[in-house]
Amino acid sequence: MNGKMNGTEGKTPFLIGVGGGTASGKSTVCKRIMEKLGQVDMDHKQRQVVCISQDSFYRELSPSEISKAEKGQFNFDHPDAFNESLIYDTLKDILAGKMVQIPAYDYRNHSLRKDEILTIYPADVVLFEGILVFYFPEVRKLFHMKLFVDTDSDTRLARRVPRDINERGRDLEQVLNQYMNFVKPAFEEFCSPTKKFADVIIPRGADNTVAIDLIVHHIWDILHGASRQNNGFKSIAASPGRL
Ligand SMILES: Nc1ncnc2c1ncn2[C@@H]1O[C@H](COP(=O)(O)OP(=O)(O)O)[C@@H](O)[C@H]1O
Ligand SMILES: Nc1ccn([C@@H]2O[C@H](COP(=O)(O)O)[C@@H](O)[C@H]2O)c(=O)n1
Repeated sequence: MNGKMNGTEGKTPFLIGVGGGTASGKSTVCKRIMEKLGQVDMDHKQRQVVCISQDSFYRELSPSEISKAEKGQFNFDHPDAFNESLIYDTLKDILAGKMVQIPAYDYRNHSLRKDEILTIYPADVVLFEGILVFYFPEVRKLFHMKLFVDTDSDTRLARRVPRDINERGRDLEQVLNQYMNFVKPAFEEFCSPTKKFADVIIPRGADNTVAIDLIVHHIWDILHGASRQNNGFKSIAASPGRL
């Protein structure tokens, strides 16, 4: 397959990193940004704003690590759980305007879904969201804009418990043990310190409509300004929608 699908191939997209703790609302914020840019109900080949999850870059686990993960004893919140070089290479390819293929992540089996591959066609705006998107210095340098979703820990835990039980196949004891043993300490050691690298901190996540509107306007201005100067960006919409 080639990437000549939506007229943007070869152009450098505007790459936005969206960091923040687990269940802070990173995916929801990305969805809101895409909605406001009028990009949600669009055919994926025509879409000019796409969102990728860092979870698609968890490294493959050995059989003994899988058995630890099944008991809630594997640390998925440590930087070593991710394939850093694959993240870097993939983002570099995206920035070079290449089409890339990214597997979905299966939280129930702690593995990548080789049967569910997301094809990312060259896009004007690429959102890359995850708990440690700003942790690796070489990856961090690639972003044109860095957002950090800052939602308080109690709210995040209150959202994570039902989500992990209902959507990720966990039971209450497993979720709480994993949270206390790995998620909370790793957030404090690895994720929270990356807030200082953010250009914009979004308190309360998707509830913060003012911050999201400002960010969407900024993205829109950049794309349109850049389009006028003809330096590689292509305009994405006639206007950023009703804000
Ligand atoms: N502002 C909000 N109010 C209520 N629930 C929310 C809000 N933002 C996110 N959620 C819910 O919290 C859970 C985690 O949100 P999500 O956006 O997936 O977080 P993250 O991507 O940071 O893990 C989801 O079930 C989502 O529906
Ligand atoms: N097999 C896995 C992989 C990851 N997790 C947890 O997911 C969290 C990151 O995803 P968010 O949507 O919450 O940002 C991270 O905190 C890991 O603990 C998991 O439980 N199992």
